Amino acid sequence: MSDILTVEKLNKSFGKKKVLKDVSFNVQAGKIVGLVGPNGAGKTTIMKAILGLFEFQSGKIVINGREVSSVNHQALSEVGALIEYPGIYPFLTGMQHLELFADNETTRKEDIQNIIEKLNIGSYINRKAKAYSLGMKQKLGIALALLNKPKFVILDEPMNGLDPKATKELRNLILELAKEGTTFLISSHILSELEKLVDEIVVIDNGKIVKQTSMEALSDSNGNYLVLTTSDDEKARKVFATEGIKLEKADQIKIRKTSDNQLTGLIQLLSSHQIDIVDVQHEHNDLETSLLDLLDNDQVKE
Ligand SMILES: Nc1ncnc2c1ncn2[C@@H]1O[C@H](COP(=O)(O)OP(=O)(O)OP(=O)(O)O)[C@@H](O)[C@H]1O
Repeated sequence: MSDILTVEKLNKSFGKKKVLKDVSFNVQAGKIVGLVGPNGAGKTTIMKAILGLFEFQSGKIVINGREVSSVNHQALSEVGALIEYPGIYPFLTGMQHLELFADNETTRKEDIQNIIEKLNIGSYINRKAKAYSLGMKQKLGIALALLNKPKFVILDEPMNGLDPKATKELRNLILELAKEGTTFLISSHILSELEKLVDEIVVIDNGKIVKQTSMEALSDSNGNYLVLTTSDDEKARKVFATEGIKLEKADQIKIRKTSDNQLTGLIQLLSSHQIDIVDVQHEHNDLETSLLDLLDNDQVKE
């Protein structure tokens, strides 16, 4: 599959502070990619650089084969974005915003109606935006980002301020658009939500890319455990210690899963010491746990 975005060795400083350090990653067309990392890691800065919002010291950003910089925005004609706070005019209604942002040649009234329905914003779309709540503004910002049916959409914390129903509606809309071929780069701290959406994640910490991986590979490599209850846990601990089998927790017999036939081996080992396995639970790390493990293991130092 071809890349819709490549970022190569991007370096950005604000004054003396290096904020992005040799950042490289790619986004394949049609994928939903999550950009995650701690506060201040550089996620918004990457997104702003991709959108040509400022100059960077070195590196290369290419969208659909065309280079983007602060003075070269041509490639951005097919990109929709919501970055930080949606730029909304308080004295215009939501509808006026949509009409103003609509790409007249290609966007018909139906597209406006369609996005209003999909995001469920019809009840207040004719009110002035100054009376909108945070979540209402956020939804209008998302509507504006998606309105012109861009091929590539960049969303910075799109679930900010959204209630659970709106979050679900947005998730469904993103999944629907992705199925039709739209590519997404999404940052979010709501990892439980991101997990339901993304095909891949790019992890950034302290201005450096720590990892780019598919969700599948992340959960396979990082997240499967066997939790055993035995007829004699104390004795089982000693057996595992002697055999060099590492337990993940002090208060549980929790073993990282490394292969499909591992359980058979564990049963044989314990039964050779007259210990029965009473119960086996299969535990799976969620994105949050996997990510915290990853950031602990690969911590980027200044
Ligand atoms: N205009 C600016 N001038 C100076 N420093 C900046 C500027 N914009 C961002 N920074 C710094 O760059 C670093 C990365 O900021 P950025 O907003 O990209 O992080 P983030 O990963 O999006 O964080 P969060 O999750 O908190 O939104 C931070 O240390 C921030 O203080």
